[in-house]
Amino acid sequence: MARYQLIRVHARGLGENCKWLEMFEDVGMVIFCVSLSDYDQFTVDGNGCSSNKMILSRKFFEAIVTHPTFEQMDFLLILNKIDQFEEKIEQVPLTKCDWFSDFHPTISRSRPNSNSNSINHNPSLGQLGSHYIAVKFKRLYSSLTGRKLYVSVVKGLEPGSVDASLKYAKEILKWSEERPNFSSSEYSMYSMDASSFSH
Ligand SMILES: Nc1nc2c(ncn2[C@@H]2O[C@H](COP(=O)(O)OP(=O)(O)OP(=O)(O)O)[C@@H](O)[C@H]2O)c(=O)[nH]1
Repeated sequence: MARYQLIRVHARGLGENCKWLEMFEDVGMVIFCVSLSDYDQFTVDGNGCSSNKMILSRKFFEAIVTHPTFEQMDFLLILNKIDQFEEKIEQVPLTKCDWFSDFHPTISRSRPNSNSNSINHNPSLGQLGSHYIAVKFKRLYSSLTGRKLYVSVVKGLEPGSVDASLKYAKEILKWSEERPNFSSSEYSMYSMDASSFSH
């Protein structure tokens, strides 16, 4: 039976003498959670320095995925708060975050709905934006590890959405148990597609 344990950590805890990471030696997978609606949020540190929260999440993500403790481990990125994001992106451009400065989608005049679960040929701005962010993280992860990042878009206040994401995590664990031991170069042939999303 899968066992979940939520441990809240802070990027500052990843300093050189970080001992607590050794606690994670029997972990099967890392679930890394990022709030989609953080792209226009800023936080001020003790020195009065203001930083974009999405950029801080990216830095933390980079530190975790390249940490030796998590080498060869599967990562599932949860992009949370899709509901807030879908509303926000209609008002606040995604380019507000420097990392997303090349987001210039072509939007059809007839956008039928903004439901993130719907599959249609006229995706909403929210769908385009969340997909774009997922691909940003996937490319970053692939460039750092040569591996494939799994992504799940979630509405954290809906238990069903969280359950679906955890179910996806279980499936990934199952695949990785069944996966033959490819060398990393062979495996990377399968790594760059942007298709492994769970919605
Ligand atoms: N609308 C919406 N609210 C959410 C979602 N997930 C969490 N929240 C709410 O967001 C608020 C803050 O939650 P978190 O972002 O998890 O908390 P946090 O990490 O302490 O927040 P910060 O450190 O300030 O970013 C709480 O009131 C949650 O109920 C979501 O998917 N959609």
